[in-house]
Amino acid sequence: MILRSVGGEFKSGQLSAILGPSGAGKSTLLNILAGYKCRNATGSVLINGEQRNLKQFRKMSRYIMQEDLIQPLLTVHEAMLVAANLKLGNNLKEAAKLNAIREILELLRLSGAKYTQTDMLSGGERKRLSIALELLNNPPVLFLDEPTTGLDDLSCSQCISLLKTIAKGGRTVICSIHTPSAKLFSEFDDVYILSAGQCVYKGYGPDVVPFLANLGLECPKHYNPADFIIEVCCFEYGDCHERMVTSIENGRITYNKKAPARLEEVVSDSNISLIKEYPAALDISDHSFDHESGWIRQFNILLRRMWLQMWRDKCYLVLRVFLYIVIGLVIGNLYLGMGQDGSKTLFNFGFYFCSLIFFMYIPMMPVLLQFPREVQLVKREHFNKWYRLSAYFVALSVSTIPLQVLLGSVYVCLVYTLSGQPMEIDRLLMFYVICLLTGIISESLGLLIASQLTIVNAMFIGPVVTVPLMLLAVYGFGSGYDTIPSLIKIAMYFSYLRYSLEGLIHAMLKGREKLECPESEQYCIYTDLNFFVKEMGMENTLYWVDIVALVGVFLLFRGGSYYLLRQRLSPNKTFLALQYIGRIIKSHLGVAR
Ligand SMILES: Nc1ncnc2c1ncn2[C@@H]1O[C@H](COP(=O)(O)OP(=O)(O)OP(=O)(O)O)[C@@H](O)[C@H]1O
Repeated sequence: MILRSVGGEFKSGQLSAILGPSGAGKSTLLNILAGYKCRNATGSVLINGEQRNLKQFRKMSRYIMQEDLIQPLLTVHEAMLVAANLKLGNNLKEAAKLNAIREILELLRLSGAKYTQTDMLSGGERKRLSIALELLNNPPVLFLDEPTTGLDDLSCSQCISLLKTIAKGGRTVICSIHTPSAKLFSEFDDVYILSAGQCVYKGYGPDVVPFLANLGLECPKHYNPADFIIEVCCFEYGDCHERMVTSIENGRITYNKKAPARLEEVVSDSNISLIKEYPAALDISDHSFDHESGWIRQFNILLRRMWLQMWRDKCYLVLRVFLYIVIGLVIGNLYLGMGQDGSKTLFNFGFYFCSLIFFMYIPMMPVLLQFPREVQLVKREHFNKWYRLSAYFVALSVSTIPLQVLLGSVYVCLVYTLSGQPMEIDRLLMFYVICLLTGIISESLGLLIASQLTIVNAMFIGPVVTVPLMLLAVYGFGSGYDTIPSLIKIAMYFSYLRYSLEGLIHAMLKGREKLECPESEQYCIYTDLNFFVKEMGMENTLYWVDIVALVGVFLLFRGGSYYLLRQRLSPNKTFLALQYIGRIIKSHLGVAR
């Protein structure tokens, strides 16, 4: 039990802070209030006196999490423009959007860093950018988890006064915060102090001194009241926990010995129509707070963002091109001219398999490394209603295709000519299609694995999964298909590499004329390629069947990755049950997270 029967209210027009010692349950409470993680919570959350409809509420609230998860390789202005295009849709003209961006960047003092790439921003700037991104469609309710962590005193105070300005515009702003300075503490209109999962104080910050005095706890002169109450919560002045909880009714009443009049003035219902101050360009009282741009537009914007990020990551791009060329040259030279050599048919078979291994690992490894981090970003953006997951996923799937097609053709051209494969256009195309399909299936397999795991686990599981796929692809070669046990035959249907290999063998060897045996060789066993295909147990295969099977595996893996990603962001009951079972197994086996 993390939170124990806490109650209370947060009002619009106020900057409210949730305070407490580490582990008191601040983030947990914020997660529940924002609707981010509230599955195991019981009780009720009311909005303007009515039961919260989480779906509706999520449309009008935004949650800025503790980790500054910001899309890399974009400038501040570009990041804002993407957010504006996604969140403001077609309702606003381009000029109005730019104006809104300018206003927000000015307010958050980010105008100077407008053209700085997000990865280069300072900690404070990143934090402010996370706030700026969520302010774009003027949300009436804003949650922030420890927005001042990692900031210096000046930045902290600037951040809090900024939040206060935002709240003054009629919004409900709730943030969790670690021991603030006395000055900051007095800035909050309302503080909610948690200790061991219960509320020990709710009211105007400085009023905590008379509140504690009433309980017989005198705050020493020149002492920060925030520090004092945290020390009280940590039992440094004896056990007053129950008395504090009881006197404030676990947060249900607000202590207001001398609540300043200005507070009473702004206190009102969380009514959207109150948003009239800032930003002028975004007076959106008739705003739906749902996805503003349509699916196609979201897809377009996300695709352009992905391509821009890909283009900006020059080092990785150059490395990839270099890798395809170098590996292409190495493999091509290792199997130099073997495609036409009757004594090297088995080597040539090795070349096909080697090319498939290349197309299995090279597209999959970057996905295993990058996607787990990307999932965290998607989680934040999707939770804050930037776009539909399907639009993101389709954009992601499309974004990698041009590079795969381009680099794949560079590799294929190099190895095909160097290894002396038959110069027939249909065979070349068939070879290329199989390689390309293997590449995009491997990428899908990477997504499938990485959508659920951390980077370390994904990097471990990925290669482990591929080993049986490779073994099953070549199992029984040489001894004939009929000798393979039926169980293994069934297992072989699950290896997409098997279909790829069958397709390649069919495309490159079937129907070809006998090869010549070089004079240096006494005897060449496989000059008849059709005989070799028979020996491999592939005489009855059809190229188009392999292609259909590969397309099927691709759809299965992509569909599976999309499903798993969706479950990661908002799990259904089956998935929750599986997670629960997983947790039990982990805790009973003592497996570390
Ligand atoms: N999923 C979980 N499973 C088990 N315990 C959890 C889980 N999430 C949080 N806790 C525990 O609940 C307590 C409150 O966690 P929470 O993150 O809300 O604290 P916090 O007040 O935000 O702390 P901090 O200020 O250090 O971030 C902690 O003791 C934490 O270990």
